[in-house]
Formats: sequence, structure tokens, C-alpha cells
Amino acid sequence: MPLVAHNALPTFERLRRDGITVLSTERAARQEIRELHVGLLNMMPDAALEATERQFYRLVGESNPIAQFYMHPFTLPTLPRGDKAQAHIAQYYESFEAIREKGLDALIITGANVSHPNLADEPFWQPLIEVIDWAWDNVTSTLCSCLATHAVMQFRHGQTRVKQPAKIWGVFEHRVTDGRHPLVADVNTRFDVPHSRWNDVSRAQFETAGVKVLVESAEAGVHLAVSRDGLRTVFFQGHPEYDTVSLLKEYKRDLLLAAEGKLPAFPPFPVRYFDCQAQALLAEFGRRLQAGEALAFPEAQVLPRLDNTWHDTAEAVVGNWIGCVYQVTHRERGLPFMPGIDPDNPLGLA
Ligand SMILES: CC(C)(COP(=O)(O)OP(=O)(O)OC[C@H]1O[C@@H](n2cnc3c(N)ncnc32)[C@H](O)[C@@H]1OP(=O)(O)O)[C@@H](O)C(=O)NCCC(=O)NCCSC(=O)CCC(=O)O
Ligand SMILES: N[C@@H](CCO)C(=O)O
Repeated sequence: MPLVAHNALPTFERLRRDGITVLSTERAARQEIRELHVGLLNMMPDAALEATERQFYRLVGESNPIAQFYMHPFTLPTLPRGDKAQAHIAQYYESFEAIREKGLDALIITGANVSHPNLADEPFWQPLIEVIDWAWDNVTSTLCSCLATHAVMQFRHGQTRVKQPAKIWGVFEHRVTDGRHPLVADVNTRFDVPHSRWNDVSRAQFETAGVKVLVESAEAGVHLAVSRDGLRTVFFQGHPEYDTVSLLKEYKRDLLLAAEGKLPAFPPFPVRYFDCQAQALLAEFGRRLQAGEALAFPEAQVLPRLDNTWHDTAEAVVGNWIGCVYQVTHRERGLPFMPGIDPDNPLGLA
């Protein structure tokens, strides 16, 4: 919730210059106080569907203890689903048509499982473009996670992601590259974010497209970037929403697949995620598995050894994002901007 500059204290002006939102008393008196409507286009595979809901609902909910959030989950009918996930979707999700009719203030688009080398061959490609095109004209800001970022960079900016020789996988250190941008104002200047991807869009590709990089890792590449206008599309390549356990679940999946001969090699450890003891436990498990022993994955022993070093900053960034959306969104949920807001520079950045 923003400060109100109800007197001439020079600190207010100084904070404004540092990217902190400070309202004038006139603006504060006129501000509409209402709930926000946030869409979640959940494209994750069945096993991760509900975990992903929880992760993004928590990030939005915890981003501000006072504002009220109505979440609107939906998915794309062309994604393959099993019976259980289909029933969950049928019972609890909304249709894109219904969401489009009422409108959204903000939209989050998750990552997805891909099975084709070219994203344009995926079953979700056309319907995803339809959602993104609608959101560009009608939603104040859209936050794209991982694969959704790659899709927008490909179809809107002609920048195709590049497959990496090794999976970018683990918990990586990042730095804020423009601390004055309101999306990263006042967050830690150095912080962790998990990544889990074979593909990368590079800083040069974002910049060629006119997209501004805000957070980057020397090892993992760009994590956070924003469209030229400063707000309307926010790009994540990492997974700040991940639970503490998420990378362990992925490691277990890949290890067990390798043991069944369904993956060519045993997975490496995700970077900076397992401590020495967890590594020793998992290496021992891998050895015994390869020797043909039938034994259970030591999840319960490893779990207490894992640390979460990214969630606070993830909340802070999502809080900044929601705050920016609130300041410029129209009082009517179906319209993206208040009168007087320039869609090409909604935050009025210099
Ligand atoms: C890794 C798995 C397979 C793990 O699921 P499993 O069902 O096998 O897990 P399990 O050990 O049987 O445990 C089930 C319990 O774990 C929870 N659970 C499942 N997945 C979870 C996750 N990711 N994070 C946190 N919890 C998770 C379930 O809700 C359930 O909890 P309860 O018992 O409490 O209900 C799944 O999470 C998954 O498919 N993840 C998707 C990974 C993925 O496809 N990412 C693509 C995005 S990456 C991208 O977009 C870019 C791609 C690129 O560029 O390469
Ligand atoms: N953007 C509006 C709030 C949402 O209706 C305002 O600042 O008054």
C-alpha cells in the first residue's frame, strides 16, 4: 500500500526518485479502493497442476496483506489431461470466454511441458497466442513464467529460444540490473531464484526485441525482464514460485526415469540446492538403485535438509507488480487503464 505525501517533507520526493510509489493527497482522495481480479492460465502438466495453483495463489495472496484478490484459474482445452485433472478443471476452473467477458486486472501464465523442438508445433500454441493477444489489449499487465516467456518472445518478437547443452537447473544467484524500476524497487540487490529449463532467451535477444532486462544471473542468464512500456508484459525465465521441494520432485522423477532406462543418463545434482549430506544420501541411493536393489527414494531424509532462499524476494517482486497494476488499472475490471494513463508508458517512467 503506497505512502501518501500529506506534507512537504523532502523525503517523499527522494523516495519517489528511488522508484517508491508516493501518492499526492489529491490522488489519494480520488483513488478507487477495490478488489483486484487476477487470472491464472495454468498450463502445467497434471502432476504439477494443483501445486502450481498453490504456488501462484500464495505469491499473490502474500504480496499484500490488505488488498483483496479474486483469482480466476483457467487452462487451454488443447492441453492433454488425464481424467482426474480434467474433473478438477471442469469443477473449479473458469472458461477463457467467461474470463474475457468480465475482464482481468492482471494475468499470470505458467510454464508448460513441451514435446516438440519448435514451440509453434505444440498443441497449445494457437490458443495461447489468442489469450496473449487478448491480454495485450485488455489486461493491465501479464506476467509470463518460463515457457510462456519463450512463447511471447517467439511469436511477438521473433526471438526463438536456444536449447542449451546442459539443463539450467538449480538455485542461482541473481543481481538487480536496474534498481530504479518500480518492479524491483527496494528488493534485495542480490538474491536467489530457482531455474529449471533446457532453453534460454539471452540478454541480447531480449534487448534486440526492445525488452528491458531487470534481473540477471551470471550463470543462469536473464530471470526478469519487462516490455518496452515498463509494465504490460513481465517476463520470468526462472521459477521464483517454486516450493522448497519442487526441484527435489524433479530430481526424483529424472533419477527414477533414468533407472528405468527412460532417460539416457542419471541427472546431475541441481546447482546449490542439496547440501553435502543430502548429496551423500542421494549418491548412495543412486548407487544401490543401479546395483539393482529395490528401495524407496530417500525423500523424507532429504527434505529437512533443503533451504528456501528465494521466496521472500519473489513475494516482494510480485507485491511491486500488483502495486503497479493497482495504480494504473481502470475502475472497471474490463478496461486496462484509467483515463489519462499512457498505455505506452503506464508508469510514467522517465
Ligand atoms: C516433478 C513432478 C513429476 C512431481 O510430481 P509427482 O506427482 O511425481 O510427485 P510425487 O512425488 O508423487 O508427490 C506428489 C505430491 O507432490 C506435490 N507436487 C507435485 N509436483 C510438485 C511441485 N512441482 N512442487 C511442489 N509440490 C509438488 C503434489 O501436489 C503432491 O502433493 P500432495 O500429496 O500434498 O497433494 C511434477 O511436479 C511435474 O511434472 N512437474 C512439472 C515440471 C515441468 O513440466 N515443468 C515445465 C515447466 S519448465 C518450462 O516451462 C520451460 C521448459 C524449458 O525451456 O526447458
Ligand atoms: N487504479 C485505480 C484503482 C482500481 O480501480 C485507482 O488508482 O484509483
